[in-house]
Amino acid sequence: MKAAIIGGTGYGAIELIRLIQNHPHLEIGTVVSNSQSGTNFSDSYPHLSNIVNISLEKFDAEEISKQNDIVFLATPSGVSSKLVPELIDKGIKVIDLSGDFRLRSQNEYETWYKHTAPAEEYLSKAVYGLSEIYPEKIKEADLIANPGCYPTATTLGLLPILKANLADKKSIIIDAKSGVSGAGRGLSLTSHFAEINENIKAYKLGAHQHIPEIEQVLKDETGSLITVSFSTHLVPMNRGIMITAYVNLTGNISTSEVNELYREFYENQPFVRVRPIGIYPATKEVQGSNYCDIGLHVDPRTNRLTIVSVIDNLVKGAAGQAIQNVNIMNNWDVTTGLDSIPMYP
Ligand SMILES: NC(=O)C1=CN([C@@H]2O[C@H](COP(=O)(O)OP(=O)(O)OC[C@H]3O[C@@H](n4cnc5c(N)ncnc54)[C@H](OP(=O)(O)O)[C@@H]3O)[C@@H](O)[C@H]2O)C=CC1
Ligand SMILES: CC(=O)N[C@@H](CCC(=O)OP(=O)(O)O)C(=O)O
Repeated sequence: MKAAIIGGTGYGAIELIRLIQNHPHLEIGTVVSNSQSGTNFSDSYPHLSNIVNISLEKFDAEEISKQNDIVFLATPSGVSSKLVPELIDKGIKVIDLSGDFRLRSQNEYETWYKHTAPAEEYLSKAVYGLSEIYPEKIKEADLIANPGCYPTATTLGLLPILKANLADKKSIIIDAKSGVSGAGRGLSLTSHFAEINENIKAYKLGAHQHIPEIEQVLKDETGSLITVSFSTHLVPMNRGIMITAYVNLTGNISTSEVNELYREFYENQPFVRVRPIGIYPATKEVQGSNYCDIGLHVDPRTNRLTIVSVIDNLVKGAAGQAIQNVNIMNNWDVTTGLDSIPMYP
């Protein structure tokens, strides 16, 4: 299958290129760049020299749908919503990496994203692509709203204990940290070297656009309205997300029982690895891979469960999960093209 990528010079697109090059059933078709059309891709990214020898093109929905079988949108929120209708109307399947089609409520989207919401007609076509939880819907989808990086790590970490009805739903706290590539390639004051190096910074407290996304998944999966305290921090590393979630338990359950519950929940999921008791995951242990690693600890003094969940924001948090969804849509083995070992150290 030929895959088109829009937003060609961004970090999400570059990660898609890396993964598609290693995928036995996918081939890079059109790569669209708003800012660099007409140039050779390896001029912008010399690490692709002699590997990806293509020229960057202008957006043309007609040509894209003629020449490709699937489209990945690696464009910012507010941009994807404008491109999706044209593409979907041409009959091509779309995987959108942005937040534009993740929230079902237009009002909620406008409140948190501060852009005009996508048209209801297209919003209602979108399937939320959390691969481990919604494979049946993903199989049938024409438009996938690929999940956000923080919501992927968070919901995979929280769902087993919530679905077992063992958690207090009113007091969940999520402490989240991300490397700087999570903010994309664009230049900004908050991500330049002197601001980020040797520094940790909290940002968007109570205002992060991933809060309603997390709450939407938790409500869909438990039937209860769950509000979370969600605090994001920028940390001085390139890749990686760690969320540490604190959950008050409603019954007496030990670390080993919780561990067993998580292992059973993810028994047939190759990309979620539940760590043995006492061994907690680190971002470097999933770097460059599609894994989400989860560590668990119950403190019997507080009857509180601590969940540590790590992903690579550009892989399981973006391009890797997008490819995982394409595998599901095509009935290919879910690990196809995604079996690379994490880069360590
Ligand atoms: N970085 C991450 O870890 C994650 C990112 N995401 C989401 O994935 C999407 C891509 O992210 P990422 O690659 O990191 O972002 P980048 O900022 O690195 O890249 C986005 C690219 O989109 C293109 N673009 C920017 N503005 C416009 C515009 N007005 N019209 C058309 N194209 C435009 C540009 O490429 P060009 O000029 O070549 O067209 C730009 O390089 C975003 O929606 C992001 O929120 C989701 C999960 C994780
Ligand atoms: C480190 C950093 O800045 N990360 C970004 C994640 C962006 C993202 O994935 O945004 P969408 O949900 O709009 O796709 C943030 O916190 O906003």
